Amino acid sequence: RFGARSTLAVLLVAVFGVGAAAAAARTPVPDSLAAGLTGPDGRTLVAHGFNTASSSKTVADGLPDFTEDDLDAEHADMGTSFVRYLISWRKVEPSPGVYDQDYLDDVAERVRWYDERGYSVMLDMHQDLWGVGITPDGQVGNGAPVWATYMDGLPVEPQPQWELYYLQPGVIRAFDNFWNTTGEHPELMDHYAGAWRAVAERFADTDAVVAYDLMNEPYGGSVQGVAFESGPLTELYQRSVDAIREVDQDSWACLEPQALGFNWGLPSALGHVDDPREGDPRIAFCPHIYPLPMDLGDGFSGTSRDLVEGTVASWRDNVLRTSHELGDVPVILGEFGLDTTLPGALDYVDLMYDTAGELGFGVTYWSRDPGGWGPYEADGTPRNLIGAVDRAYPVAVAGTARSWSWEDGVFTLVTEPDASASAPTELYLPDSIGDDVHVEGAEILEWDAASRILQLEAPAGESEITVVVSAG
Ligand SMILES: CN(C)c1ccc(C(=O)NC[C@H]2N[C@H](CO)[C@@H](O)[C@@H]2O)cc1
Repeated sequence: RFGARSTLAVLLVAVFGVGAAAAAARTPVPDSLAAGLTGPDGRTLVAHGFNTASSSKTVADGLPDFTEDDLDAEHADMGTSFVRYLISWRKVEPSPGVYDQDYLDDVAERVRWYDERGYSVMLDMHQDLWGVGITPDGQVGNGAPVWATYMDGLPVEPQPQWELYYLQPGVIRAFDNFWNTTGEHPELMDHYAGAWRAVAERFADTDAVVAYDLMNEPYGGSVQGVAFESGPLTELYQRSVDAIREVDQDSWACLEPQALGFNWGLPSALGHVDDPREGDPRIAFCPHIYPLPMDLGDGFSGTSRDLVEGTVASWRDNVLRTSHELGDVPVILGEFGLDTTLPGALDYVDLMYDTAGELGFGVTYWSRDPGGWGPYEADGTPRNLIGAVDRAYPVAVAGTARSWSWEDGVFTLVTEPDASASAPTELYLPDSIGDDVHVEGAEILEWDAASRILQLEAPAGESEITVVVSAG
């Protein structure tokens, strides 16, 4: 059971866990930390939804195996209102400087599905292991187009675990050429920023598209850590934001740290990215978390649970630190997930949603795909995850959303109301709270037990209020 990966896990967390424990008390949540993204009507949007979907990664049309009926089921079962929707550079720019509007039309059709149901969309320029071109079958990597894949003849040998492909010479070289570490391909990062410009130009006037996740789980190839994040990664983000702002002034740009390390509780050295838009910057920080000890085989139980909790504590402090360094920007936990058949799995899911609510982070679970990590079986049968994701949360807040909690059937929201907001605060309340609700700290404008949406009006003249909602 203790393979190389697990041994690494224990070493990392032992070093880290001790470090976290020895460190001063938990990093306090700065008052200035913005929670949630400002939506088109000025309210604060809190992401609650899924990654949709891994099934799109290597298929020819780049579209997820996902229908409107699937979305209706998700909305009815869990009240989600946000999606991290996977798109790919290979489909946006199938040849250098040529942008595929038919693909963007296909994406726009699915954005319409979400829009018609009141969802907000974050488009995720997804990659894993660089792109489909790293292996002849095109089934291992995803993201980058073949024309941008320069492995310079270096090998990519089959690996027993997908993550190990990141250590293959050909994959490292593909990334080194993209980041121009080799000095051979200064053009590729500009092509990437140009692809984002094309996407933003297509969706700039689509209010439902509120954010762009600039690169999924960036990897520096032969350059790692501080040199990568503070160097080429920050540079790529700056070029992409500048390109997006040529055509879209209002969508948020979501920045991810390098996955290697940060996903496991290590810190980030991501540098500041300027936003040239008029008014407040719209830059967010969108990390992932995948505690290595979870792979020890004991899930979230016993020693593994202790180690995972140590990872989450370190991760929490690292997120707050980087959010502050980026300008106290809002945070969306873009990915977390696990095999929900593992011992204690749903306790871990609760821990992550509780942590996110305490800190004012949005969450998109990995992933919407059917099977052992997701909410449904392949035949659509609901899975245990549904009960853990179907929880109360603030859908949109007329003001700032500082923190929230959902515990023992009671929902609590701490918010700084904005009386000038164009629409009221809206909460989602799961069936488990019942059809009648009791509210303290605000007035009920409307309660729709069918849609599970509660609209509230804050008392006038209060700088910060605490709203408590319980069964009526
Ligand atoms: C060695 N490197 C660079 C590495 C290792 C492991 C992951 C990972 O597990 N990622 C977690 C999940 N995220 C992707 C989709 O974004 C999923 O395929 C992974 O399960 C990422 C990078």
